[in-house]
Amino acid sequence: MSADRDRPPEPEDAPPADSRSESSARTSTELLAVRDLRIWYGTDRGPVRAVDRVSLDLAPGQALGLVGESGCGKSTLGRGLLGMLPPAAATDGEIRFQGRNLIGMSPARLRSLHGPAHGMIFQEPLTRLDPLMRVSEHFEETLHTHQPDLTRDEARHRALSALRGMGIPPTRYRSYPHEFSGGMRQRIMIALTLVLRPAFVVADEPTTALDVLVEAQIVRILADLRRNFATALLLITHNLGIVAESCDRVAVMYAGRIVEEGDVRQVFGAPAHPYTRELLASTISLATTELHYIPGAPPDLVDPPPGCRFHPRCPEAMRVCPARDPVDVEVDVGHRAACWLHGPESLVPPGMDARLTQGAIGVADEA
Ligand SMILES: Nc1ncnc2c1ncn2[C@@H]1O[C@H](COP(=O)(O)OP(=O)(O)OP(=O)(O)O)[C@@H](O)[C@H]1O
Repeated sequence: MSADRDRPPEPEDAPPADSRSESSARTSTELLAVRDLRIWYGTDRGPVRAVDRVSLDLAPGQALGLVGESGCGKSTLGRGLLGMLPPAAATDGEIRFQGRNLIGMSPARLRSLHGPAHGMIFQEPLTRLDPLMRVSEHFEETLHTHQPDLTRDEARHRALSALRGMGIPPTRYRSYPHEFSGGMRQRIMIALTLVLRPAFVVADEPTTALDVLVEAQIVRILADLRRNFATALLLITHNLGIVAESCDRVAVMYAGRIVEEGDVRQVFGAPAHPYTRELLASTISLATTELHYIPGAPPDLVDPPPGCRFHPRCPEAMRVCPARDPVDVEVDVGHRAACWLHGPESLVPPGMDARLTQGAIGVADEA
């Protein structure tokens, strides 16, 4: 992973480093500890700050849903956590996985983690299946490379069970990739990722490209892996229902930052950040009588708005919001939000808690 290239300038009003950095209780039960992670892409227009000071933790077997509108940095964060970013990306901060910091790790070392430690289910899985190799040979090769101690029989058993889980019958084990439909090839690819029982899987929008049946299968298999092998999961999706159903925790991302994070029931039941409230209101449910859209669009990440990046669209914006970056506040046990509505009051100058009207937001941003 490339480090520190084209470092973006520090914002003048940079928030204090994540207060959890110092206290970060890195117990042996922790699988992943991310601190102040920044990822940016060098472009002709300047650095695109796709991930900006993100901190989060994940324990073995835990499932964290990552939600937010398109372009807010979810895929970049998911790939960054696995060290699978394109060469144009630069990183800074800390990604401690099983005790080792992935930032600055050599590409060869990172590659050695893929498979047994890490797995990724892509938005659109690249068809990496070799047309000249039978499905069985793909599984044998993968298992032999990463788990050479398995006997042939054990490997075959593992492969067949992974395939069965994805709805591919054992009778097709010795078929070639071209004998399957596109959807089936995708499922074979997913089975190839999961057969290694990785400690951590990033599933990036695994459901949009697949039909509803497969969606249910994937969610079920991931739940089995979590239960049986303590696989931790980062589930990136636009489907809040799936997050509510299958995740323990949820992180809400807006314009490169996590604006709220906590237990799924807490966050969805009592959202603390106006963005989360708007996002929840814009989902369609059986009770929906009219469609609700969040006005405006997410900002350009080359030049995001100052202070809280959501303030130009926020129905509850205050004078402090464009002036200062919000800080993480624990609104309940294990539930944090970065929003001035929750203080801390000591950092809000007198009078700055007055509401901003939409007209005033434009003036504040131009100033
Ligand atoms: N290779 C790249 N080079 C330059 N900019 C990029 C690159 N990949 C992503 N970006 C930009 O980074 C920002 C975050 O993109 P990302 O794909 O991570 O968002 P996302 O939340 O996953 O979106 P979606 O839900 O549509 O998949 C966007 O502004 C995007 O245009």
